[in-house]
Amino acid sequence: MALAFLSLLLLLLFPLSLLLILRLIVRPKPVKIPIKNRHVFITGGSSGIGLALAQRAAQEGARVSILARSLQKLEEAKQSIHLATGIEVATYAADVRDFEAVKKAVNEAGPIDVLVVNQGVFMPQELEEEELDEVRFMIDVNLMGSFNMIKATLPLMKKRDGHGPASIAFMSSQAGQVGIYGYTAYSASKFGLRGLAEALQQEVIADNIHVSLIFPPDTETPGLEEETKRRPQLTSIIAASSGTMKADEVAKKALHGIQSGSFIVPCNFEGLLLSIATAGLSPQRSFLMAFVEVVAAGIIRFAGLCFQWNWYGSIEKWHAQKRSKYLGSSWCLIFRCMHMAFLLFRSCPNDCGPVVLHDIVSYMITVQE
Ligand SMILES: NC(=O)C1=CN([C@@H]2O[C@H](COP(=O)(O)OP(=O)(O)OC[C@H]3O[C@@H](n4cnc5c(N)ncnc54)[C@H](OP(=O)(O)O)[C@@H]3O)[C@@H](O)[C@H]2O)C=CC1
Ligand SMILES: CCCCCCCCCCCCCCCC(=O)[C@@H](N)CO
Repeated sequence: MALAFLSLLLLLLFPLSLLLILRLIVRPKPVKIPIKNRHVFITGGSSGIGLALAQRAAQEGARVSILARSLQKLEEAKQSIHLATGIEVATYAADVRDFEAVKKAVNEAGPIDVLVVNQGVFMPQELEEEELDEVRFMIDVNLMGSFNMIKATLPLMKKRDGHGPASIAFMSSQAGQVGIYGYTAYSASKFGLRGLAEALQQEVIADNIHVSLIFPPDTETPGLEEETKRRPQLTSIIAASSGTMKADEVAKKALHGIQSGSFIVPCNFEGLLLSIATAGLSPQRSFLMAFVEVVAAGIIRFAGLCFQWNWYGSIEKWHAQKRSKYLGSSWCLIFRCMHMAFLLFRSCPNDCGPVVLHDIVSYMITVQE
């Protein structure tokens, strides 16, 4: 009896002491980022996730500014937010690749409390087929554009009123946590954001600025609609492991993640698993999440390997199907019939006509199948 009690106590002691230690050591310390009456600046705020985020932030009482290239889309976004909430947002037309234009917009907008670096372009294709210009475009907009935004924003952000906690949030993607077929350039740009965010957090923590990285799965937006027109089939098959969300659901998770100061912000259940699996050496403010990461590390790695097993299975199957499609194609059929006829006529030159015909027909049928 005493022994059972003692072992139960030991069994409980281990997780409890781990929780206690984690509570003491997680860094940076937990923080709350208020949104109400603060200036939220969203790049790519004229469409999709950015637009949904702008509307939500406005509804929660923030002063919202949005930036994108097309004036017309900005105007439409402004009107749709006004129609839905009665609130006016400020708009800035600039290309994030143009540092001077971005600096002008940010200085006009005034000190920013919450910067959401959300602009992004995605053109999936196998690297071998993709033009280098497209690769460069994705890296320029998604990664260099993010550097431009931060360089332009930081000086004023540091001088913000009251020095309350500020935030810089990046819209990454689950393809920024794991490499996905067809996304060599896109994944590279989004993985790049992670390095940028981890290093930046250490540099700005002393200014009470807190970094968040948001990792949505496929999300129903005008961008995704365009993307699906040209997406390789395997990209869609693998991306489907995580399902699809609505832009407003992603915006809700994103805003909540920013407000609770989380460094890593997953958006759905698969995303939560993915974040635990790829926790690595990222900062973690929540001791409860840190506890889950420590305890689940082994089993989640196993789950990750199962996903890879499944994905490589799909890739293998896809290539096999491509081969059998070639076997079923008409050119191949003609070639094989000629080959078969040649072999048959060579082996039985005399009175075996009906046999030859029968063989050719059955051969054609099997090839068609
Ligand atoms: N939709 C999805 O499935 C997912 C999207 N994401 C990420 O979420 C973010 C938003 O995606 P989503 O809402 O789908 O995209 P959309 O294509 O719907 O919207 C993109 C926004 O970014 C702006 N933008 C694009 N290029 C530039 C540029 N060079 N300078 C300034 N603004 C620019 C666009 O306006 P304009 O063209 O006028 O410049 C638009 O406002 C992206 O970073 C994307 O990678 C992550 C995971 C999944
Ligand atoms: C260990 C557990 C693992 C859990 C599941 C992992 C599922 C990963 C799926 C990755 C999907 C990537 C979608 C990218 C969407 C995107 O960014 C584009 N639409 C472009 O915008």
